[in-house]
Amino acid sequence: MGCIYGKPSAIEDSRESPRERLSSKESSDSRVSRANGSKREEGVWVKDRVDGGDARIVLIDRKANESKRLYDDQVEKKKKEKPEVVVVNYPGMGSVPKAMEGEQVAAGWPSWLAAVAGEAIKGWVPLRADTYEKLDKIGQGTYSSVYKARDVTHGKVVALKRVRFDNLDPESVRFMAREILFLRRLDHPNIIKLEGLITSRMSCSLYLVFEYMEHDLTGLASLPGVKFTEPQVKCYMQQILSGLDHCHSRGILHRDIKGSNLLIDNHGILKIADFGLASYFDPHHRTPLTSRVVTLWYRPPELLLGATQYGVSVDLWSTGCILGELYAGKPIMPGRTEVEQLHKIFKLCGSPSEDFWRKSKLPHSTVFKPQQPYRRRVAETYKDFPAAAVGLMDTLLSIEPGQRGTAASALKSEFFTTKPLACDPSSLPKYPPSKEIDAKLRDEEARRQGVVGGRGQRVELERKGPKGSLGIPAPNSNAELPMSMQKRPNSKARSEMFNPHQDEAASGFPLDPPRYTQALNGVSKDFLEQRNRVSHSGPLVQGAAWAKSRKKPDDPSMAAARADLSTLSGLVATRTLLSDDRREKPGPSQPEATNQVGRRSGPLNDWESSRRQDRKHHTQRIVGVRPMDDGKAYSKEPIMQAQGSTGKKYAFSGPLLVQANNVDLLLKEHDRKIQEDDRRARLNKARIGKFQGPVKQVTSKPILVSSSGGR
Ligand SMILES: Nc1ncnc2c1ncn2[C@@H]1O[C@H](COP(=O)(O)OP(=O)(O)OP(=O)(O)O)[C@@H](O)[C@H]1O
Repeated sequence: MGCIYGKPSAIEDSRESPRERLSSKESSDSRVSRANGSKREEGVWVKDRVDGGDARIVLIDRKANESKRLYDDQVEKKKKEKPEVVVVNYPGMGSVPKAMEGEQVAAGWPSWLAAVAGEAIKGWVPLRADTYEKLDKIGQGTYSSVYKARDVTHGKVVALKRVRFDNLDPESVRFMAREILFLRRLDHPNIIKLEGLITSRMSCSLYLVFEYMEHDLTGLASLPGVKFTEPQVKCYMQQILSGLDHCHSRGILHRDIKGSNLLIDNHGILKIADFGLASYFDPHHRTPLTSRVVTLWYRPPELLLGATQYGVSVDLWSTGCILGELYAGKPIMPGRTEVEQLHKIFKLCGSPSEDFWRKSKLPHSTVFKPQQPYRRRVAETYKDFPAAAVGLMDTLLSIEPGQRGTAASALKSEFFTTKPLACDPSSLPKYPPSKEIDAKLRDEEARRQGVVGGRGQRVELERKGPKGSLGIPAPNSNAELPMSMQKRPNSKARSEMFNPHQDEAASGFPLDPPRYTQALNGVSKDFLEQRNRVSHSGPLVQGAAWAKSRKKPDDPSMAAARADLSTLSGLVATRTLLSDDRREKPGPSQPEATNQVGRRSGPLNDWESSRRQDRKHHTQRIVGVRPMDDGKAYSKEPIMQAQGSTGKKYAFSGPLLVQANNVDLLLKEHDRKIQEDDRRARLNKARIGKFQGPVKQVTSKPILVSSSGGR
């Protein structure tokens, strides 16, 4: 019985590479496999040459480093016999045994899915597109379009998330399937439920069918006049933490907790959604994970400092930010760049202790360690908040990850045991539709009409008082992605692949332009105009209309915008951390500044996310990035160049690494430049206001400059 071994898939979870723990025999087979030009690239799967079936390599005994080749049913049996059995990368994204793959195709699954991600669809049959009637478009993510639809048989309203991927590319399919697997492993009232998948043997697209949720926390909080009471805040927090506790107890980190990923239904039930950035983790065997995850405003300091060994604490930090936001009515640390984000964190939470710097050995420590420590000011800053809330914030926003506790311990904290207690979800008020997308459209409409009372005005109010509305959409954790797509040499082919109209046609759904499509088209056009005209006006003077503008792949101004902050901040970094160890390498060369919600050129937000990188191996090809064992990407090139809108070449860099030794000076200078830019934006705004009426959220004079430093 011969086997073929290969290196781990680029999309596998970022656990230690199984190949490194396999025997030399296996390793040599791996070489054979490559020499044979085998397409099987996962280390955990082996092909049985006798019957053509696949089995996975399972680590039976960590101490003895003993691994065995087992079929899925054998794995289950083994796990029962020996609870300590560790399945490397389990659940793998590899194919199921050939026989099962055939069964899956016979059951109606497309072969491109069954062949590479059989695990994700195991035991399910595909749902048919004609069972659903599409109603409205309700969400637009980087990798998805979400629709409200009705199951015509039962009348049930559902959300259909059409995920974008390249069905001809196994890596892309596997990565997409990862989200499905996470969702299938989770089963909790505060986790979004995946009800099924729509596709067909002939289809090249896939829809995830979810229970329908009327609101998301960002959208809800953006509703004019909405202000949560303490029992309401507790009720939402309790649900977030319960959902997280479930994820963590199943070894899953969410890694993108933010308001727009917290969906709420009309009964007040909150559910954590969007597991596209999720990852498995093993608390006992810390294995390297990417640091380039979590949306900037919610990203913990250790990730900003480049940590690759982390656990539940990253989600707890984000939850602490949400708690603060629910009381403050606005994001508590809306940084525009990674540097600024870290600075905001230090200013609020204090800088890490000497002990922390010494022990943690985080990659960017030497660069970011302030000469003078920052004092912690959480209690002082939020002295108006209820004491128990500040207590919990203080824990969740601990600089040292280990001190953040767990979701379970947070649920037992005084915050939930002191009066007023959390209200019952069913007693929460019923709200009108309030998706982030609704807020965006409302805002856009107000902006277009120059109507007083639009979001721009509300935002102004928020600036004045601490108890304004939340609801400012956070930047995404993958803002540079569109840019990468734009730079792909084969971008035409790609955009054709992702052409929504083609996708629609291929999906089996009728081509009904949903109500929102037109509105969104309008928004998009305006986004482009805005971006070309605007504006570094900062998150608080931007409306929700910016929410997804960063996601437009074909906007050439994005390149300029991103390149610009490098110039602006004077923080053009050179990648210096390309170590050779098997830790995950820093992300691919990336724009210094990314396009982000409500900012001129946005934070250095994630190029990041493993998900995005993994899915976008196309990007890797372009910038010479190779996948790591754990599926993340790194670049051998210290700097990449891209063409800006002016045709000028911009140098982009990876994680923010600066040559300065004095981080205080650096941060000050950075802040000064951002403030200066804000001032200019305001001046422009005032000037334009004289001509165009009183309510304008954006400036119309372009202040983006090229990297030649024309500011
Ligand atoms: N089950 C659901 N019910 C109602 N709306 C939903 C549902 N799932 C997602 N949405 C809406 O669609 C939006 C995008 O969904 P999601 O975040 O899962 O996609 P994504 O492509 O991963 O987005 P992102 O780029 O923000 O990560 C959400 O912000 C939400 O408003």
